[in-house]
Amino acid sequence: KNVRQREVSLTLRELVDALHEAFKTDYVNIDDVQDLMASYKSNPLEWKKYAKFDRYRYTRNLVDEGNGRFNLMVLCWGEGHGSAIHDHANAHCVMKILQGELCETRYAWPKKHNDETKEPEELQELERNTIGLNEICYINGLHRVENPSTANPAISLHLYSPPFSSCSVFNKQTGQRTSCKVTFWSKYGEKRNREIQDARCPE
Ligand SMILES: O=C(O)CCSS
Ligand SMILES: [Fe+2]
Repeated sequence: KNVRQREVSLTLRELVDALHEAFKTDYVNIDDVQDLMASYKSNPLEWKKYAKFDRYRYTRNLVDEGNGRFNLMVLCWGEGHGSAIHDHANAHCVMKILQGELCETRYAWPKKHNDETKEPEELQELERNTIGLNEICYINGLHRVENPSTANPAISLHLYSPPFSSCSVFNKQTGQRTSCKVTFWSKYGEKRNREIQDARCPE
């Protein structure tokens, strides 16, 4: 997608302010939002306070609750970490790579996905692409996102609108759909009590 690149890069603070502006009314131009996300040039000094990793799975770290109309969050993917196949609760999702790269695999919606009694049906893979530093991708369908690297972590910035606290995850083989609550590992860059605990415990 050839998004319009701004001449001057925004700081993360300016990006958040510009997103608040873009979401000021109920009508949002999602192309403008993508342009804003694309024009932010990743600066670790600005987002490192949100970049908290877990050894076993990717983390979701809330940056801003966007006057209720969007959530902006930093996701941290250790080597080989990946998401389940999931939808986005009918929300817009714009993902931007802040560090490393992520591989995205898109799937077709299973037929009659609301019919619980339907026959098991394997999800059909549509396309797979790798997103690199500062690149963005837009989705509001089904996909799986993974950190393909066995040596490097990956960090991404996600905007969801409208915000959601649960989404659906899908079994690849059967197409079966289950609801899944999504939570935050941290909010606004605060230290988690465990982190403070670690900081306090003697070397
Ligand atoms: O946990 C989530 O929000 C899905 C990450 S891939 S868009
Ligand atoms: Fe996703």
